[in-house]
Amino acid sequence: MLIHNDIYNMISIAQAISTVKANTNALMKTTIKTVEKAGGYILSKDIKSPINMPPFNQSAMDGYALSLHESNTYRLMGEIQAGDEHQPILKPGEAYRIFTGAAVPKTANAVVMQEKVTVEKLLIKIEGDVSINQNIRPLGEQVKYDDLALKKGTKLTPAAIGFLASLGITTVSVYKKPSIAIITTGNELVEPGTNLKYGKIYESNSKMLLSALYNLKFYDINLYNVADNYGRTVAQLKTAINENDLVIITGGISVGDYDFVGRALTELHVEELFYKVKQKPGKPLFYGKKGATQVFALPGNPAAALTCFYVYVHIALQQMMNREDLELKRVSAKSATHFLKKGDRPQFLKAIYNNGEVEILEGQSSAMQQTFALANALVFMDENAQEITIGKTVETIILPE
Ligand SMILES: Nc1nc2c(c(=O)[nH]1)N[C@H]1C(S)=C(S)[C@@H](COP(=O)(O)OP(=O)(O)OC[C@H]3O[C@@H](n4cnc5c(N)ncnc54)[C@H](O)[C@@H]3O)O[C@H]1N2
Ligand code: MOO
Repeated sequence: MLIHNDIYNMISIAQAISTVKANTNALMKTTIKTVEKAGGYILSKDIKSPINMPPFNQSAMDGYALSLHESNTYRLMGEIQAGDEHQPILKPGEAYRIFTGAAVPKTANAVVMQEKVTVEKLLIKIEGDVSINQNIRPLGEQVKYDDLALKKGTKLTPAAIGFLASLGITTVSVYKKPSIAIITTGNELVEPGTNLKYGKIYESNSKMLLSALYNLKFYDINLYNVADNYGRTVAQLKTAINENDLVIITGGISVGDYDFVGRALTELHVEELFYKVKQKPGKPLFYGKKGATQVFALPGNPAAALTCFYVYVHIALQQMMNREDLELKRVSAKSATHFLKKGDRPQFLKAIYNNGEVEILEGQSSAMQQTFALANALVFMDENAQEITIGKTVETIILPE
C-alpha cells in the first residue's frame, strides 16, 4: 500500500539522497558510436593507437629545415610544403624551405623559424644559435603505434574526439546512455498550441524535463501522457517501465482520489525505496525500481518536479553514466534578502546567485513557474533554520543553465 501518513513516513533529504546513490549503478550496456556522435559518452574499452602520432617528424614552424654544420650559412636546395610526399636528402650545410605541418626529412636535424633568417639568393644566414631537433615534432611524440591512446572510462570531450579522429579512428565502443521515459498525468493537461478550454492548463512539465535532460546530454527520451484513469495509468506505466532504463512520472502521486500513480506502481510491483520526503517543495516524491529500471514519480507542481529532478533524478542519471559530479555544485553565498520560513520542512528556495551574493525571489509556491524561470540557483534552508537575515551565509545550489 502506498498511502502513508506523512508524520511517520517522511524521510529526510539526506536519507533520500543516499537511497538514490545506493540504488543506482553505472549502466553497463555498451554500443558502437561514430566518433562524430560519441561526444559526452564514456569509453567502454581501452583504445590503442593504430598509428604513430605525429606519423612523421613534423615541422612546428614556417622556416627552414637544416642539416646542421659549423657555420651559420646554409645552401637553399628546395622547398617542402605541408602534405608533400617527397623526402629529399640533405647534406650538412644544406637547407630546405619548409612550412608548419610539413614532413621534416630524416636527414634534417633542426628547423629554424623564418624570422631568424636572412635570405640572399640561394644562401641563407641564421641569427643566433640553433639547437639540434629544434622546432621538430618527433614521430610518435604524442602517442606511438599500439600504445594506449585513451583508456576505458575516459569521457569523450571535444578534445578527446579530436584526438581520436587525428589517429584515424572512426568508431568507438562506449557505454550506452539510459533510455528515459517522461510520463505526464492529468485530465487537465492540453498541448501548447491548442485551444485552452475552461479548467484546462497547458502541459509544460514534459517540455521542462526534456530540456533538463538535453542539457545533461540525454537524447533517448520517450514521452507518454495519461489521463486520470487507473487502467490506462497501469498500462502506460507498464510499457514505460519495460521499455526504458529510467522512468520519470509527473503528477498523480499525491493523495487525491484521482492520483493513480502510487496505486499503479504497487500493482506493477515496483519496489518502493521511499515515498515522501521532508522537504518543500516536492514532499510527495516517490522513488523505486523494478528490475534494472529506476522509477521516479515527481509531484505534478512544476517547480516541485524540477527541484526533485535537480536534487534526486540528477544523481541517478549521473551515476548511471559513470559520471563524477553526482550532485549539483553547492557554494556558500551571502543573502541579499530577508526571508522567513513557514513550517518545519527544509526548503529549496528559488534564487538568483551572482558573484558570492544570492537574492531569494518572491513567489516560492511550487506552482510558480515564472519565479523558477528567473532563478539560476536554489538556496537550501535546513529544518532548524527559521529565518535568513541579510548578509547571512547560506548554502546555495547552482543550477545548470
Ligand atoms: N490533501 C493533500 N493535498 C495535497 C498534498 C498533501 O500532502 N495533501 N500535497 C500537495 C503537494 S505538496 C503537491 S506537490 C501536490 C502534488 O500532487 P501530484 O503529484 O498528485 O500532482 P497533481 O495533483 O497531478 O498536480 C499538481 C499540480 O501540478 C499541475 N501539473 C501536473 N502535471 C503537469 C504538467 N505536466 N504540466 C503542467 N502542470 C502540471 C496540476 O495541474 C496541478 O496544478 O499535491 C498537493 N496536494
Ligand atoms: O511539495 Mo509540494 O511540491 O510543496 O508543492
